[in-house]
Amino acid sequence: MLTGKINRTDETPAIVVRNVSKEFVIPHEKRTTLFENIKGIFSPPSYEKFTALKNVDFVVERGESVGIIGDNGSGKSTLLKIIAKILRPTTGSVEVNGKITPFLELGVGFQPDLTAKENIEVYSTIMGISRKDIAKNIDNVLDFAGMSKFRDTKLKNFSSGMQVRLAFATAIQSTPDILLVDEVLAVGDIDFQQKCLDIFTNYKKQGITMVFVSHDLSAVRRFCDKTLLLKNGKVVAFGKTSEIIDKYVYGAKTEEIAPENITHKESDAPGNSIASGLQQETDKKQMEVDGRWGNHKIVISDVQLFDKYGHQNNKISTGDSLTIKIHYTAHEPIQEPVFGIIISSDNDILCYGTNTDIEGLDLGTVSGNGSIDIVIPFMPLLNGKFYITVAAHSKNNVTYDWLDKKYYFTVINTGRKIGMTNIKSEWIIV
Ligand SMILES: Nc1ncnc2c1ncn2[C@@H]1O[C@H](COP(=O)(O)OP(=O)(O)OP(=O)(O)O)[C@@H](O)[C@H]1O
Repeated sequence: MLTGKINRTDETPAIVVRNVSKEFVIPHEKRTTLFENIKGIFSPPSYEKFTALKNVDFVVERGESVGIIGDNGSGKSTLLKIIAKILRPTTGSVEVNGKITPFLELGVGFQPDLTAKENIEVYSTIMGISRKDIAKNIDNVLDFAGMSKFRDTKLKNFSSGMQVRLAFATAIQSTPDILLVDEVLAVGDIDFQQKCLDIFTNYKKQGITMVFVSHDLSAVRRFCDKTLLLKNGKVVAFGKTSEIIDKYVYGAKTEEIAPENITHKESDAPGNSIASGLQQETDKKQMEVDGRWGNHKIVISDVQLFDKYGHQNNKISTGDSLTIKIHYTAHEPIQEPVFGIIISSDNDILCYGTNTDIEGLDLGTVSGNGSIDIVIPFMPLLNGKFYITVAAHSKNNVTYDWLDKKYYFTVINTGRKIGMTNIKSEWIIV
């Protein structure tokens, strides 16, 4: 829908955020009834202040695409709203040089009792588009939103995702100067997301300045020259996107991974199907306590996970290495024990299992304390939370210790491939 390259000769930065802090005032109680209001005369209302942003300082140069990433509640949307002038900073200042188009809270202003077509007309009029152009664009907008057949359907009959799609399609009719985008990719199916990404690519080619809040790190990696990492309202880092994503994934404080800290209830566990065939039933019935069983001649005392930097961490990027260190105590000399792991997904799909016997490793006789590492040099899993089962057993399957899905790690997809796992493939042009 957009043509032509924006002519930029001005060297002034597009956005200058200087020392911005934002405090929200949260009342402790809400007075709704007359009685509560009369009572309130004698007890003044109490408030709590919450600092959502603290001394945020950065500059977006013209034509740059800047990502804002961080955990939930870190202040990303608040910062974007302050840049868009929807919210005022408590202290500090924001200077914007250019016409800003915020793709935030898309669809605010849409009327539930108007049809899709009527809403496009109203929204486009507010955006300052001429009647002639609106009439010319309507089919394109509906087509982009994938809603051509709902032209005369009232908005209230659409899902919230459909409404955002319609609003996005309507909003991209005018050429932005500085574009602020908040999580628009979170709505819509893969086709719609792809269309949005194509639009952003087009904007980028035209030199439009973009600030892009997203939890989708692969989209941030693809579009953003620079990225700002927020944590608890403060800037942790600002710089080259790949370095900041690495900082986000690996720089955060290591999560606790001890079994007792895992909020994975036994009732949630989908049973021990993966154990069947690998586990002696009688042994299991006798010994099973809270997802753990075995005769404990060898006890698995701890399991630690290490990232590519050698830091204890259970959060890694896809494609990076993960080392699982199994600490054990053999209470008597045990000949040729076998150590194994099973990795299963959050929804109990068995992803991978191996053990020292399968790998042809003879451990000889073990006794006392020891540890063994399994190194995954290239994590092929793409995204999600994965549980690890760790076991020590004999070659003929007498279980010494079995910890069923007691540990977990999270893989963050920072690339562009989709699905559960990265299947090695190559394209050949024939
Ligand atoms: N109007 C408000 N009044 C009080 N607190 C607010 C208000 N708006 C946001 N907050 C709080 O400020 C903090 C930052 O919120 P914000 O929405 O900016 O975070 P975010 O990083 O965008 O989170 P998410 O990734 O979940 O969208 C949160 O703790 C939120 O509860």
